[in-house]
Amino acid sequence: MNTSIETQLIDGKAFAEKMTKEVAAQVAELQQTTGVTPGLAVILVGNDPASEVYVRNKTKQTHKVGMRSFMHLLPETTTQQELLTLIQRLNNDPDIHGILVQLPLPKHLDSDPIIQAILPEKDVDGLTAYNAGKLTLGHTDGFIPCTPLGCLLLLQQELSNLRGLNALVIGASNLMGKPMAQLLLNQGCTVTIAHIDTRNTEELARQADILIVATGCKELVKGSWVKKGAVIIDVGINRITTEENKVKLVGDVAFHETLGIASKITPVPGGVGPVTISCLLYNALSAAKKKK
Ligand SMILES: Nc1nc(=O)c2c([nH]1)NC[C@@H]1CN(c3ccc(C(=O)N[C@@H](CCC(=O)O)C(=O)O)cc3)C=[N+]21
Repeated sequence: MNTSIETQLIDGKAFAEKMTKEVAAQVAELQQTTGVTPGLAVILVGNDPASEVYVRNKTKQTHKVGMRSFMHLLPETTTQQELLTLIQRLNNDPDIHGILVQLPLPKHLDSDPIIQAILPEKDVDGLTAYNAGKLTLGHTDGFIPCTPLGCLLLLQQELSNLRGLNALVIGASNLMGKPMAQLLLNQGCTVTIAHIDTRNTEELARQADILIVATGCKELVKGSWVKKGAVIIDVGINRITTEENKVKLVGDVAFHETLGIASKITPVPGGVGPVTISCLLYNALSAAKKKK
């Protein structure tokens, strides 16, 4: 029998608004009790239009919760040494509690040494070896990368217990896929990671109770890949031009094909994206609290 089920949308925007309000309240409380205002530095190199949108969004939200935002918009021609020098300066600046280097960096820059130069206690993106190691060891006092943290919080809201569920993470980046898999493992999921060289992704997907997709390939996951009743978290943000010449955002999942098959799915936009920013603010708040 091939009965269709009702697919619920996971409202990331509403979740993010609630979380952002909570962060704002805690920022106010921290200021009152300690006089400390959390400060977040964001570094953007070059002019990728999508990155500019995110960074502008981050600045707006940072101000909205009462934090200070220190924006560093650097030209495409910035050298490795200039970037390292800036990070040293931000590491030593007591007004700055969190540092985020927007990725990807232009090709002539070697991003790993730049990321690793960030002091672990200011690494609100959770990308230094120290914080990545903490996550791997199951420690809960390190910084967790914002997007995977947001995906986990959404999953926990939707499914009270993740223990024993089959989770497939498609995409194995340091920013998303790897920390996501680790978080799900820590929650008791049976975790599989599929990536560019995986031969049977489709078959693996059909066994997944939880499907998390972060590949940068628009609408890669088809309806036929989805197990009935699965929960889908779509991390992709791809800009396409429609037949009517309009720019539209689509995810890494063929959204409409999953309706009637998945039990829940995050839309794009309005799903994971807004929650990522709330998690960044949450991490910046934690960084400022630890300093006190
Ligand atoms: N070091 C680093 N850390 C990051 O966390 C990081 C990064 N680099 N590089 C790029 C990705 C992407 N990212 C997003 C943030 C907000 C939205 C967001 O607000 N999205 C809205 C609308 C987006 C739009 O209109 O373009 C939505 O999905 O509803 C999306 C994506 C953070 N990233």
